[in-house]
Amino acid sequence: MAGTTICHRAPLSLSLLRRRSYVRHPSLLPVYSQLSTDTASKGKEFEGRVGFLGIGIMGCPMALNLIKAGYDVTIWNRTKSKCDNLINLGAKYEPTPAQVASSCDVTFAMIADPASAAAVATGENGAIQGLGSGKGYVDVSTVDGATSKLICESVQKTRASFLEAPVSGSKKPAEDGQLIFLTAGDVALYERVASLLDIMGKSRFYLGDVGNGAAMKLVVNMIMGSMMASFSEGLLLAEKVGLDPNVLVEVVSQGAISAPMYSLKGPAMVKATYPTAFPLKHQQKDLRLALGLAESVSQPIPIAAAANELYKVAKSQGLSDQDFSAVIEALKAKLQN
Ligand SMILES: NC(=O)C1=CN([C@@H]2O[C@H](COP(=O)(O)OP(=O)(O)OC[C@H]3O[C@@H](n4cnc5c(N)ncnc54)[C@H](OP(=O)(O)O)[C@@H]3O)[C@@H](O)[C@H]2O)C=CC1
Ligand SMILES: O=CCCC(=O)O
Repeated sequence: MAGTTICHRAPLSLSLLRRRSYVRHPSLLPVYSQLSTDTASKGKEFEGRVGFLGIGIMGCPMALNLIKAGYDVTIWNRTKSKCDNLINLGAKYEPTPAQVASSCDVTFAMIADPASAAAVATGENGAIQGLGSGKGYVDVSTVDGATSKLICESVQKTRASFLEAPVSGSKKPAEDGQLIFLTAGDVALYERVASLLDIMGKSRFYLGDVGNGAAMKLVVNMIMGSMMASFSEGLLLAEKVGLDPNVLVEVVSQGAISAPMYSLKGPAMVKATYPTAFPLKHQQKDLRLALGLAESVSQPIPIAAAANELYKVAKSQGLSDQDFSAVIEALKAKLQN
């Protein structure tokens, strides 16, 4: 409904995961809430300094939106030159994650993968060295639950609070402040940073215990990786049997399997161009992590396993830093063999 916050409560018959949210949070925080554009529906305005670690494809526009909204933002990136534009636009800079965390009230991290997210948080000069009571650490990277829990424990040892908040949505939604946050962890921190999430995103889901945000993100990206692999097969098969793949894109866009991703990326894929929004190496990482998640609960995911192999082939072809839609090239290579 326009102008209101829409809160959905899970029926009691839903999964244990959702029921746990109620048990742990007697305030009956909604399992998820979708926000409208009405500022009155948004969380209390955040007060304090904001840190942002990881100024890559996603981190850069996310931090920029916070700067544009008038926040006092301090940034750090391993490759310092990537901070230059944001510094020119008003961001402060600190030379280590520890110094960012020390000088800010809440610090966000948008880092490549589990190993690097853990290193930025807990490694030498890592964020936890600057954290302490009253501070918050919000990891928006896509990692597995085990890594997220490890970071959470390290953060909590400093008496700071932790929220995992991976995002659905790519470069353009990040630029447009239209991301979807999949959060879990400290409920007070979730509420404290709600107004910041609302600047960077269009909706936020609170999913309970740390690990649930990571799991939700991995399931979503598992589906996405398989969809892209299947779409790639369709484009190539259509072309092989003499159909115009551009017409296939149009037909798909009008039917039940329509997805923005196909309309957005299809025309470029037909031209064999893959401007990077979501790097292929990250999609393969997410499939790998989803396979681990599935194994941990003995859930077969054969389609995702097959898709993962395709992304691995694409990586071996040197396509890691191309957009994940370049996975189609792995099928072309197979056809030539
Ligand atoms: N692109 C997308 O569409 C989306 C990506 N994500 C996730 O967001 C995260 C970031 O992705 P994205 O911005 O696309 O990727 P980028 O590759 O552009 O950014 C990765 C960031 O991680 C940093 N980094 C990598 N390794 C290390 C390390 N060892 N130590 C310190 N910093 C390191 C990079 O620093 P440096 O610049 O020095 O290399 C950079 O800031 C990933 O987890 C990804 O899966 C989630 C949703 C969408
Ligand atoms: O992790 C990347 C997700 C990309 C997207 O949701 O479009």
